[in-house]
Amino acid sequence: MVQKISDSVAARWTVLIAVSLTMMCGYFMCDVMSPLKTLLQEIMGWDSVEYGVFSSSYGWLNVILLMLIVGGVILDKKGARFTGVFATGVMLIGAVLKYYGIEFIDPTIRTTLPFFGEMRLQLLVTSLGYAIFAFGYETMGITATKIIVRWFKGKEMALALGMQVAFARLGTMLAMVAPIPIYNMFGKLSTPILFCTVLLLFGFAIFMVFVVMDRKLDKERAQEALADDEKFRFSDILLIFRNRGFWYIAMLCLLFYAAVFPFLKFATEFMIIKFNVNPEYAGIIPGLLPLGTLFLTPLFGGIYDKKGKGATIMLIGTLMLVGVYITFSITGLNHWLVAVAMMIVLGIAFSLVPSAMWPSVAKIIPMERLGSAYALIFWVQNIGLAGVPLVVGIVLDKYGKVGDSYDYTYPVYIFLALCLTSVIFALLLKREDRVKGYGLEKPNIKK
Ligand SMILES: C[C@H](NC(=O)[C@@H](N)CCCCN)C(=O)O
Repeated sequence: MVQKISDSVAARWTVLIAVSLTMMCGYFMCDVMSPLKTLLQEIMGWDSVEYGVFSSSYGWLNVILLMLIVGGVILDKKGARFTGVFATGVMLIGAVLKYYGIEFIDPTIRTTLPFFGEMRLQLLVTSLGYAIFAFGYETMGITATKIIVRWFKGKEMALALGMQVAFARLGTMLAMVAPIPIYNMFGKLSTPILFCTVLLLFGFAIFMVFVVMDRKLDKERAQEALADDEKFRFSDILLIFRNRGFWYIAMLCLLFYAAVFPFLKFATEFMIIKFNVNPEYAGIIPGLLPLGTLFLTPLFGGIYDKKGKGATIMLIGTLMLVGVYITFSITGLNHWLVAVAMMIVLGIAFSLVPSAMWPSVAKIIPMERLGSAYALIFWVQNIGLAGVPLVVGIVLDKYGKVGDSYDYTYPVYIFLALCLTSVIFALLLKREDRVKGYGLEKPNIKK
């Protein structure tokens, strides 16, 4: 008897690796500028507000123009193969524009824009590139998540989502650790971006492996007349909006991620200023965060698959993050070992919450609305990812300037406030699960 592709362990893990590698390249590009903040200041003259504007351009298309939601609708209407190819192409266009901005535009040229006023042309072009990249990247993110749920539902779903997040963290870790050595080797700020762009091309090629396999799965499902179940209707969005569990998880996502990814954008400089780490190695300590999550996210995902306790796992993760920022806020604690220890705790927290969060969405929202549901959650999350770096940049510039350096006290309070609020939503979600019986505390693997 010929084995069905939907039952083949090798097939679904091949799909997972192909999609995860594509995402990993995206994550590398997403944060490649973070360790370069101080150099951007020294070489191009960007101040903290300009760096904040660049970081917040992440949300120009996704949040303000609602493109991320458009991406989710495209996914549910056109399917994962089309959307994945489209999104990866968009990421590439954005990456090239970002590279062009840093490599070819003179940082002293200024331009005037209707709402923004006067700004550096280089900042504008680079930010536009980043905004376009972010649209492709986030659309690819929801596509990857939906692909994995489609291939793994009822099987090792949380483990698989955890593995995908692990690959993603590998990309973030590369982004923390590699740019400064690449810059030192070539002496140009644009070379790390070029490096990522070439990797993205590789990611585009590897995605084609998924395209071929998914076509086979579609044929098999069409024979079993399952395909029609997965048709999307616009009214589905309203149904998602009415779901309270969905909003709790979306708010938890917004607050928790806003306390982690935007922090990483400033973490290298924070290590230098608060913990007196040598600038040469300062990227290594934040790089420990993704390193830990690399192994722990699949581990916790596996635990969720077999033992359940998804809502509890998310609550523990948010509480640990609170502990980290309380420690960062204590003035006298500035030995580099404290920074290392806190990065490890942050890594555990940042493994716990995503390992339980993403599979839990699939328990609250049915499959045919999942693309739109992930898109809406990512949209809410993007408000924080785009807004918090801008707020932190402004706060640093206005209240944190100490000569040529910065005092990070207020930014740490901002991050602490975000994760304290995330604890409230983790508690609300746990209660809602008890009331509605979503099964967040139950294992994912069906016996
Ligand atoms: C899987 C999840 N992805 C996201 O949350 C995306 N919206 C990307 C955010 C990454 C920003 N650098 C995750 O990474 O845990």
